[in-house]
Amino acid sequence: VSAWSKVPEGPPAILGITEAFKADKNPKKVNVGVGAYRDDQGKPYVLPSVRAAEKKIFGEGVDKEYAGITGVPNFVKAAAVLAYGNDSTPLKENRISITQSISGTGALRIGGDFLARFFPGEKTIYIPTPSWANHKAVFTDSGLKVQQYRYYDKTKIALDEAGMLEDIKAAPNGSIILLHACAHNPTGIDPTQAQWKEVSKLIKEKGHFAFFDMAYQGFASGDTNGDAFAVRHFVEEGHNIALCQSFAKNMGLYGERVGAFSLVCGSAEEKKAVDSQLKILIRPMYSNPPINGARIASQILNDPELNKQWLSEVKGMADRIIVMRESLKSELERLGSQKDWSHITSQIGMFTYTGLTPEQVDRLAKEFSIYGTRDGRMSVAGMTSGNVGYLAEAIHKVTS
Ligand SMILES: Cc1[nH+]cc(COP(=O)(O)O)c(CN[C@@H](CCC(=O)O)C(=O)O)c1O
Repeated sequence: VSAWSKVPEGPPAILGITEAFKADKNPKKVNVGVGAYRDDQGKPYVLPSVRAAEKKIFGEGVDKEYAGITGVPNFVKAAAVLAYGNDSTPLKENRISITQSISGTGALRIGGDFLARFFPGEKTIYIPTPSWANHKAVFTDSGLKVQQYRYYDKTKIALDEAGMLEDIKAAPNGSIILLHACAHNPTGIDPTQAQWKEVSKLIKEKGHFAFFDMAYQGFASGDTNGDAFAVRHFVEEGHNIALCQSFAKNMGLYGERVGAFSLVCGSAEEKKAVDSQLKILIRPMYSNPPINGARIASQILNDPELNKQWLSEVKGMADRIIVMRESLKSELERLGSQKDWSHITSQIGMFTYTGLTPEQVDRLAKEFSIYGTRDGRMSVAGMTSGNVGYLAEAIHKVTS
């Protein structure tokens, strides 16, 4: 036997749904599993602004040199402006420490590791119930303790605001609270602006630390400023937040792994110290990040023409998703479903949390070749004008 004879076989990751979908021979099969945008033909979508940015980059005959540890400078600067806004005070006061990351997952991991090393309070992070499937593992591997706060009201298929506030209040003062900035995954249910203000007030009273995951800025409502409301409100209220950004969805740069991690510090001096410690943390992790995707994102964020084009494309993706939500709901009503499907259109972002039971989800796969996660989450991006009628029929059948 080899040294690895004791390695136990672990459970498959959620990406197993795509394998089952690919193996299915049914021509009517539908994949509403993985959270990746598809156009109305069900095809992956490379934004034309990304293609244009690529042409400009390769036209310039760029080099292949290492980026610095914190990545492509023009990218990270522009990523900060996109998130915090042009007139952000901490940005003007040069007290936001930011580094490029290996997409959103990499930003979460850098943040988790940094907090495990330096967070002065309880090294316990509270994540919503439910949350993105990978959050718990990322923070556990960072060395943080992971607890949960109530977020989703199953009976009303809505935000459990009271439960959320109670649990955040019950956490020991100075705990870390993970917040999805917009387009909550998997529920698609976001706090209203008024509810965000309540959460901010409570977190401030408790001396908690707000850790934002913003994986869908612009992709949720089609408006990058609107989607950054929570982040900017917390900063305006004086929270020195941590922020994880992903450009996987809003720029369709999934496999390019483009993201950023930032920390709002108390002063420019604090930022200098944090910058140095982020570099010390990243250097032995992967030394420096990939340059290609960051150069594309930098072109799009910094070139006014490309930026305008990108904003219309990201709005186009958001709008198509909103149309699909409306189609699914009205198809279900047309089929005579007696259930209340209003959550399908009130939810926002990539996913709808349908409220289907795991058994009903299993039936969709077995009887209709429709593949979604067993928690009832469906990627609305996987829906098209061609398959939404079939999807509605199947959902109606398994829920009647
Ligand atoms: C909330 C959230 N945070 C971070 C990420 C990480 O994204 P990235 O920038 O690629 O590292 C994702 C992707 N989640 C969708 C993509 C597939 C995946 O799980 O990964 C998903 O839930 O389907 C999120 O939904």
